Amino acid sequence: MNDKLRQLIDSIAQPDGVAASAASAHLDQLTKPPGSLGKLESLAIQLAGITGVDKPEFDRKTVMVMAADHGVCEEGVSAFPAEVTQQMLYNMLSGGAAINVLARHAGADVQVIDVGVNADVAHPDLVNRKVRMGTSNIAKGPAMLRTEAEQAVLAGAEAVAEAVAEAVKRGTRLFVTGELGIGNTTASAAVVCALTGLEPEVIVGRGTGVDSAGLTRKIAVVCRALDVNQPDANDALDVLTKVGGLEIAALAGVILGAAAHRCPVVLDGFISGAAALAARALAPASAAYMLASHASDERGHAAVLRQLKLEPMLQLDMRLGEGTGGALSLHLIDAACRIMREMATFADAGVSDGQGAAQR
Ligand SMILES: Cc1cc2ncn([C@H]3O[C@H](COP(=O)(O)O)[C@@H](O)[C@H]3O)c2cc1C
Ligand SMILES: O=C(O)c1cccnc1
Repeated sequence: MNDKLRQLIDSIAQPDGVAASAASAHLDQLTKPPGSLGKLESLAIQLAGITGVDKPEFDRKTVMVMAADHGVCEEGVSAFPAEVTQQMLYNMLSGGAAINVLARHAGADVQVIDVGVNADVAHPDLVNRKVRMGTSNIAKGPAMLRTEAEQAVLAGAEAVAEAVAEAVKRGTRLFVTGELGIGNTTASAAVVCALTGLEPEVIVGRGTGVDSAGLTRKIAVVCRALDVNQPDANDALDVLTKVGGLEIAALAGVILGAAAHRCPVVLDGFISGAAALAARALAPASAAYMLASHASDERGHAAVLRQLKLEPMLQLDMRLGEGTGGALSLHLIDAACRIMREMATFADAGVSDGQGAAQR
């Protein structure tokens, strides 16, 4: 493995148990029955453990949108043509995509990074980390070279490192995984099946909305990709190389980079879930830094979350990607942080505490 990638993986530490315990103790002193804020409380405790700060505050939140194209589009696996990736990229850079609206609404920035779009896209706000012009068709052979998969993972991790360095003066960062890439639900399904051994029939979904014939074709394409490439389930880089995508690899890098910097990383939907499985396989310690924002409507997402042992915060029947579910969940994360900082304790407010009240 590439030395830089090895160093990145080795630099991921366990969360801070002391800060998590302090957060838990503080929650029990607030003017409410113990545990009564439910998952908001476990969220606050996890965020304290991740950051090492009892009462964290995320004044910089960034949606990292990784964009790339997929050679497998020539198999007719998407309801939309491949050129929509670049068209949507311009839309996103102009602030008109769903993620721009939801990120603005949540007070987050959107960083758009080209790791493999099949065109020379130039825009002052686009970060160019292009590894190659899209992947090759996974139904016929490997998506990319192993060195390219490593380069894409590192591009994601380095984008996080740069954002963290820039934020030093301005407070703690939190990252949301986002993506853009027509055809990427097919590559993500192949990655999930290769890493988990689950069958394509239970993982492949309709993506942008293919009809029943399209779904049957998509399942056959994923079966062929696994058959032709024989990815090694015990080698996540091999899986990304053979059946993955450049943005999926880069998102695995975003997750590893966030974990290495003790930043929470909020997972969006199915594509982010595939990247998270790859990140966890590369660095098991990264799992503690992941939060699942929502349950996507894409067929395989529930199975991915079960594999990751994560419970989604929201269930809104969304199936868009871009980081949209992740952005919406930021409202809950901010709420959990404010509870920690702003609620009065029993002592502060002169409220009698429960005699032996326990968490139910
Ligand atoms: C207009 C438009 C905007 C999108 N924004 C995200 N996606 C999402 O859909 C694509 C994956 O679905 P599939 O595998 O079926 O192609 C990715 O671009 C993903 O980000 C979009 C798709 C479209 C059409
Ligand atoms: O769950 C997702 O992230 C998703 C689903 C369909 C299409 N694009 C993204």
